[in-house]
Amino acid sequence: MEQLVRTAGETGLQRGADRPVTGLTLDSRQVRPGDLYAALPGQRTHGARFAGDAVEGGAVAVLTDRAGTELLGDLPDGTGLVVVEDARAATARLAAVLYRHPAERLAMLGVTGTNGKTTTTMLVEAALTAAGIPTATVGTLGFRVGGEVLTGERTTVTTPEAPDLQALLAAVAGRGAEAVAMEVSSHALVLGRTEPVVYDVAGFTNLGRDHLDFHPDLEAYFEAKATLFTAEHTRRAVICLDSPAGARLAERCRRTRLPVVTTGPGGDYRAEDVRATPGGTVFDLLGPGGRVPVELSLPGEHNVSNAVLALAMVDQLGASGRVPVPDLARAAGGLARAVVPGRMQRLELPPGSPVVVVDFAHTPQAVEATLRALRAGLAGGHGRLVTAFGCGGDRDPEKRRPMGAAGARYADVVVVTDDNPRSEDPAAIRAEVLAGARAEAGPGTEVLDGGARRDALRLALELAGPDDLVAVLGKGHETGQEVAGVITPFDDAAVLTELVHAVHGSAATHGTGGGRGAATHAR
Ligand SMILES: CC(=O)N[C@H]1[C@@H](OP(=O)(O)OP(=O)(O)OC[C@H]2O[C@@H](n3ccc(=O)[nH]c3=O)[C@H](O)[C@@H]2O)O[C@H](CO)[C@@H](O)[C@@H]1O[C@H](C)C(=O)N[C@@H](C)C(=O)N[C@H](CCC(=O)O)C(=O)O
Ligand SMILES: Nc1ncnc2c1ncn2[C@@H]1O[C@H](COP(=O)(O)OP(=O)(O)OP(=O)(O)O)[C@@H](O)[C@H]1O
Ligand SMILES: N[C@H](CCC[C@H](N)C(=O)O)C(=O)O
Repeated sequence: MEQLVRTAGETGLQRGADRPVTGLTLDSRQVRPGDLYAALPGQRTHGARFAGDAVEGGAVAVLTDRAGTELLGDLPDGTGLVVVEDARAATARLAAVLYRHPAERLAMLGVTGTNGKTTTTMLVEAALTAAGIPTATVGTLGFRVGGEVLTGERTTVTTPEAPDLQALLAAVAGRGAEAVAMEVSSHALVLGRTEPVVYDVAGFTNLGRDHLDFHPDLEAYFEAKATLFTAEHTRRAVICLDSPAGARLAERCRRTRLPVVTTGPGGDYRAEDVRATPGGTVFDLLGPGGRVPVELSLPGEHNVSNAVLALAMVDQLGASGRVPVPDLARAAGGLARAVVPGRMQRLELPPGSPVVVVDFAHTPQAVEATLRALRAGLAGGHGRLVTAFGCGGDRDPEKRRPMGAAGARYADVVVVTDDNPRSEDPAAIRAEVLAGARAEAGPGTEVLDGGARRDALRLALELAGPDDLVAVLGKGHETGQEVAGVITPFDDAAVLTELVHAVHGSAATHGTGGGRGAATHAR
């Protein structure tokens, strides 16, 4: 233990442990024998209150801060104790040492931004894999290596806490991964979950409205994202110019002399000749190395933005010399088969059913981007767009009205329903979304309160004819719904498939439909 603490550069060792430290956790409920328990201050409580439980569960040592020492209680003799100024940062450093700095053995690509992190990460993986570089992904969809989901290593968050992340990186390095494409959430950046990883390439998608329950304001949210684009955290930056925050961030990188390239209109990498196809989109990527034709398995302009960002990140990784990426055209070939579960997922349904799409849009910008793309693809322009969505509880309430408004701007019928209400009153959340939708709705737009999710999905299907399109947003790949602290199974794709059968009267199979644009099924 002494060596671990010393190697991590910590000086607060108060008492050694009489048994070796073999693991690290910050949750007493997940302690395994031999762990060091990091007792951290949180938003609700201080982890030091659970140090006794942790030791009972097998923890051999405790790390905490000064406030924690007041709450620890008596620890049994032989329990190690480290007291530091910033216990969260120290935990991250200890985790990296314990797992022998796995990030240094991997090419690390990190993606941040309000929307598009998962998609961009999956596209980076698809491109690197096509270029012959075994790549793992970390993010909202879990941890994957070689296309396989690593079970037992999943958390519910997008970016895992430092001990889980370091353990995971060690595991994927051990399985032969050479690169990791990962989502870096703003929560993770504020809470130091990815410390002390230095990315080879960091990508920025966009900044929109979200998470202002956690960050004090939009400026603080921007600054949280911006920390990734400093020499301390990345060697190179790739910034998408879609949102105004992109230009601001790129300018800051130039000022601080961080190597940076931009993507999107007017950027160093951009798409030209963009055309929608039945299976997704084709376009030419124009970059410093010339023109590369790209076939993308996903529809929508926003996914073109994600694809350009992903390919620019891969190209920049090649330019860094960290991992050879000899041929960008070969890497781009991977995008034709990329699958992103729960994003623009078109269900395979029998003839006579409306087209039904499941998507994970849960911000105003995402609702807008998705519905705009779907509207453009409506059958011969004469079908109607019916959408059903709500907003999660215990999350930024200020996004509810703008999400409702975005729905009313692009759809003909908006059925407002429950997402994950969590501890909040579902009807009260719906009322806010409805208010936003009704304020925006034009004379031809219907706005309805669909109530509980299953009822609302049924209503949306009942309102749609064979030429119409039903877009169910917000839960994408999720397989459960959290109401009043209880999670019950709920999978939009499965429920919709079952309801189509009931409503439109013919058998439907649940699975892929939209050719290469659709995912196999939601997790
Ligand atoms: C804001 C946030 O990230 N909170 C996370 C954080 O909570 P906290 O620090 O406030 O913890 P707390 O409840 O006060 O407890 C303090 C400490 O005591 C420990 N404890 C607590 C109880 C106990 O019995 N035993 C125990 O050891 C906790 O592990 C914690 O370290 O630590 C908890 C334990 O690890 C997490 O469960 C909790 O994340 C919750 C699940 C969460 O919902 N996080 C979301 C908001 C999140 O991180 N989202 C981002 C963004 C996604 C996106 O981009 O859309 C993500 O990366 O997923
Ligand atoms: N570049 C983009 N611009 C706007 N909206 C986007 C973009 N990319 C994806 N979206 C929308 O956002 C939704 C979520 O996409 P994705 O999962 O890739 O983002 P994310 O940033 O990982 O989200 P989260 O971290 O909250 O899970 C998609 O289903 C789509 O509706
Ligand atoms: N990572 C996002 C996902 C939101 C998904 C949506 N279904 C909801 O529950 O609000 C969050 O935790 O805010």
